[in-house]
Amino acid sequence: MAEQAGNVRPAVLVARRIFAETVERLRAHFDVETNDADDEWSQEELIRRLQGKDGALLTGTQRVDAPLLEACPRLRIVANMTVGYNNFDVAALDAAGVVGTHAPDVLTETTADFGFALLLAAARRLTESERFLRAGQWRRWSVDLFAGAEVHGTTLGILGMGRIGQAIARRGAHGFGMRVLYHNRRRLDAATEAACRATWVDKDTLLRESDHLVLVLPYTPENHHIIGAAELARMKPTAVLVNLARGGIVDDAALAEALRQRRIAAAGLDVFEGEPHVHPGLLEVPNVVLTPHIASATVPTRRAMADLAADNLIAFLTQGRALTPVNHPPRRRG
Ligand SMILES: O=CC(=O)O
Repeated sequence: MAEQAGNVRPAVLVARRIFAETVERLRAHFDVETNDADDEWSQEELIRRLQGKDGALLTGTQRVDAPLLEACPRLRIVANMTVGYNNFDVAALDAAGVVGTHAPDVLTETTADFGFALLLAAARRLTESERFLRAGQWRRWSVDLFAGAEVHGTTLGILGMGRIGQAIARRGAHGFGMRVLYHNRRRLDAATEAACRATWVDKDTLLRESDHLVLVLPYTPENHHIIGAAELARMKPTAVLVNLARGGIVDDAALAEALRQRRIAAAGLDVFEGEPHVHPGLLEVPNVVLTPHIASATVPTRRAMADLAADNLIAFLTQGRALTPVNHPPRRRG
């Protein structure tokens, strides 16, 4: 192992393929093992690769739980390059004295852009009409050909009003002249509400009054299936649902059925229960736009996310202070 100023250099695992420049930055400080084949390792393989590692750069899909932490006694920091961190058992991190970090802020605006892309695509039947054209079925102009739902001037509902929810609210209010309603456990302060031109309502009102409902809340056990058959039944039959948050927030089977029966008009989904598996019922209905978890996927934003994870590893392992931690373990390892 290489030496730095008489000390052993920390060792870091990068669990999936990321940008070469980010790996180079890590190599300036650490011994780095990468996964250039971009394999999705089993938990056993991940644990094997983490032996002797002080830190790991993760992509939000690797589970970090008590058995892993117990099996990797040298590990001191796990750095997600995603903002979501439902792959971490935070109580287990605290108990093991391991710091977890995530990547907030750097993806907010890009993800909000994509939220609107999905909303517009679902409301205006973009992919459905493109499939029709590509299949050679377009014969003539018709007055109601792929007539969809209006977007400007309608009511935008946001469930989960964190950074991304607020960025979507600003786009809706200022860009599309929408009335913005939101529901969040904690109400925003008055200045933030005014900047977003957003009004807090209870969840039931949000479901009943939204023309377009965007989900941007974190996945937690309490949020599991927060949108299921009962909630879908309360929405307008003309409503559009967008899930940018996490699989498991929506009961995908219930949503497929609601879309099939046209109990809501359309949906735009970037995340799925058990992804990359997609509920077969969703693949069968035309009135849903489906994308493979790419809301933050622009090159500059994915670079910024990987760089923030690397910066967390560098700051923590060289100076003892993580930049964007999700926990503050009472007693730290190492
Ligand atoms: O899903 C993406 C993220 O959490 O950053």
